[in-house]
Amino acid sequence: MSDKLTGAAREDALKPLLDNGWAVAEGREAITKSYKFKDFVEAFGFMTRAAMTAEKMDHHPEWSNTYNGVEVTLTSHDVEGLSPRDVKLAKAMDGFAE
Ligand SMILES: C[C@H](O)[C@H](O)[C@H]1CNC2=NC(N)=NC(=O)C2=N1
Repeated sequence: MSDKLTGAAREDALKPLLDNGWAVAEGREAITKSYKFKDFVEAFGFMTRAAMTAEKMDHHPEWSNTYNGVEVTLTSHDVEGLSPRDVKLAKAMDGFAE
């Protein structure tokens, strides 16, 4: 069964993320966030922790890093949209960035 988020469930799930710096991507079913850290070591530490969680979840981000910045896009390829896995990974990433 598809776990694609739609309708009110999608709105409810996204609300806390949109209040915390995430945005719905332009023209695609995805969420994005730009993180800024003190320096490259902090940024890469964040990516390392997020990568371990992503691998455990078998749910992987699209991302890029430039010095102290990390640009993240989350989507669920298997449902061609957003799923609770994106929400879970987004919240974990926000926790690692604190
Ligand atoms: C075979 C493997 O489980 C799948 O390809 C996983 C891997 N990581 C994934 N990551 C994301 N973001 N979406 C997926 O649908 C997905 N599928």
